[in-house]
Amino acid sequence: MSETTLYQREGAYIPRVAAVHDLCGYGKCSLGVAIPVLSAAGCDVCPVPTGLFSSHTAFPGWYMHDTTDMLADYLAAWKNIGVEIDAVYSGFLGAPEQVDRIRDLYAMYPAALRVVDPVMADHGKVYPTYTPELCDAMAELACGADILTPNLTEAAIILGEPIGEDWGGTDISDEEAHRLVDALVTKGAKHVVLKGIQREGETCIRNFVGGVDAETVEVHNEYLPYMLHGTGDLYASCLLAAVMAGRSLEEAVRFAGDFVHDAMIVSAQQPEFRDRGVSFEPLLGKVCELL
Ligand SMILES: Nc1ncnc2c1ncn2[C@@H]1O[C@H](COP(=O)(O)OP(=O)(O)O)[C@@H](O)[C@H]1O
Ligand SMILES: Cc1ncc(COP(=O)(O)O)c(C=O)c1O
Repeated sequence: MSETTLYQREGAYIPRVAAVHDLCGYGKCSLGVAIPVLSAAGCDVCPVPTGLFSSHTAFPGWYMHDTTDMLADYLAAWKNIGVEIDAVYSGFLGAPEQVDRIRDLYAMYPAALRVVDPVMADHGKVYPTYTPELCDAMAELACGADILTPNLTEAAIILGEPIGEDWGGTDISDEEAHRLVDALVTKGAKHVVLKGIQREGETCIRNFVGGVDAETVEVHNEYLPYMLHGTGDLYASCLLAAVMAGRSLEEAVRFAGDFVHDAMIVSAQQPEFRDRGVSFEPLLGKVCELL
């Protein structure tokens, strides 16, 4: 696994990443994370906004503007001016038709790396804006990823396994984590990073990374006893930042886990930190050091 390098960075070339995520006005997540993190890794981030939110959906009374209807014209305009893209990185989506637009991007840029963070659920619960049709479309998209980064609930949804009342939690064995990674690879994902395995009584949080022709390895960090919104987006953005800097997938997984851990400590020093989303701005220099 340590040898797997998914992007070869050539000299002074600035890779271009299409970031297909929502934009949140308040509560740091999605594009608010992807743009600064990937830019610090020397990438040109080209946003494809899947929705405009007043805040992330953990706040009450959020306002959302659905961008689905404009995306086909938005991407057609890119085609007309000859935009080149090296990676398509998708996350939070607003409607199943947005999966079709991501497939349009794959067709426009067949050589681009396909990174799918299948944001749709956590801790056995589907996010409030996700319909069953959107979950099905996301599950199909996930199976075509070069890099797929599900949490355990998302892995279960993609595999058609039960969540909800039957949900087993994050305390799963190494064998079960290996089974899930293998099953996702069998379904078509080339590399899988299974996130957030946290066992009762343990002080670490584990991620498992595996893929086609690669043995699955575990990478862990100290577990911090609180949760924040946006850490999944920060994790995937840091992972891709390291990959686009030419690091191996295992190095990228270590970098992302360390960065999110450190950002969670920075976040806890901010007022009302449990609501506002993850804070990482003072740490962006660490991303620049990837180059
Ligand atoms: N409490 C925590 N302590 C340390 N690291 C964490 C913690 N929560 C999340 N992380 C890191 O961030 C990664 C993404 O986790 P999470 O935010 O739960 O993803 P998602 O939002 O997709 O469920 C984890 O796999 C882990 O590496
Ligand atoms: C609008 C929106 N985008 C993205 C996310 C993803 O957040 P996370 O990185 O915690 O999975 C959330 C979760 O609250 C959200 O509400």
